[in-house]
Amino acid sequence: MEIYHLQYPQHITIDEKGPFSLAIGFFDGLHKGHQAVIGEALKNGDRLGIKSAVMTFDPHPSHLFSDGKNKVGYITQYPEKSRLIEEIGIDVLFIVKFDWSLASLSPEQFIEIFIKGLGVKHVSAGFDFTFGSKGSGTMEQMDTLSNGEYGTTVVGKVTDIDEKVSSTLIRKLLSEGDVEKTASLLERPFRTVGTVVDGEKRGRLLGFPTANVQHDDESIIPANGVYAVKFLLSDQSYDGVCNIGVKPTFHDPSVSKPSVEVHLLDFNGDLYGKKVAIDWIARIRAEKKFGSVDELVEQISKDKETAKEILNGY
Ligand SMILES: Cc1cc2nc3c(=O)[nH]c(=O)nc-3n(C[C@H](O)[C@H](O)[C@H](O)COP(=O)(O)O)c2cc1C
Ligand SMILES: Nc1ncnc2c1ncn2[C@@H]1O[C@H](COP(=O)(O)OP(=O)(O)O)[C@@H](O)[C@H]1O
Repeated sequence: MEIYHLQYPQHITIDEKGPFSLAIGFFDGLHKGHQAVIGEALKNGDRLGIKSAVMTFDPHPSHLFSDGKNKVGYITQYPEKSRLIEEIGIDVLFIVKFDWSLASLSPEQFIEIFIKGLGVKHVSAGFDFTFGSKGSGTMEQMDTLSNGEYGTTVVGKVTDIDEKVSSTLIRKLLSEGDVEKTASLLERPFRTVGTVVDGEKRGRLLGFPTANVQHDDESIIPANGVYAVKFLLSDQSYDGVCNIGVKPTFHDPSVSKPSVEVHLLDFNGDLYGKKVAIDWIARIRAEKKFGSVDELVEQISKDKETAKEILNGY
């Protein structure tokens, strides 16, 4: 997959101008709804015998507006996002910088530069996609302003038991620790990527060494609690049990920053500095403060058994 980083007005041209069948949207999470939109771009690309492309924006608009006070956390960050788009079979990815210059373009200017200007011959987007200054451009306008230069496909609401599948719904489910429902909306487990860093060196003393995974601050993680997970290291996948939290047994919960730590069920080795990923499979319980270290150790043994049973079928 070819990747172009575009920024208005400095970088808005590409080596080979289309023709493209384009899916456009922010696509945070690449959930079922996003997959339907991107699927349309693929289908129309095949039908027209042209390359398929995705256009997405960076950062998320909420990082620009209201001085970033209502920033949303990312469900899927680059480069994981590009990897997933490539896996779907898309030929070209445009990552457009979302800054004030871009956000100030009128819908007409946006179309001239980023649709017609790139040689797009078909545009697919969700029914509620908006573009141009203050999000004033709609897909109806996208169609009207084409003047026959490109076709459009609007994908209707994708639902899951009557609820609109959306990035907002997924952020809410993750904040409740519902990784199972999240996986059903993503059609894959929710994934956190990061690096194994030093912890407090207490895990090995308890008999449960835990790899402390540091993730990007702008990515969201599930609610504090204990989870059955798949731990990915290079091309290998290991079963694990993970605690996200502040370890209230040892710390004052109001002053600690949550850590993500995975105990691998069948592993012995050094993981420090390794780039890893965690696939969240099921929530086991909430994190709690134990009266003694022995009680905590007993509970972690039980969590390990629970995780083993859950992961048995995966
Ligand atoms: C499966 C699992 C469950 C855990 N549950 C709790 C918990 O409920 N309360 C708590 O205070 N700490 C909990 N912990 C965190 C341990 O206290 C932690 O692993 C230990 O302090 C080691 O930390 P370190 O890796 O930074 O040395 C849990 C850890 C694991 C692996
Ligand atoms: N089964 C295992 N699960 C997780 N980490 C393990 C395991 N076996 C060995 N390790 C290693 O031990 C480290 C964790 O030990 P721990 O005492 O919890 O130290 P820290 O507090 O630095 O995380 C991991 O980062 C990894 O390098």
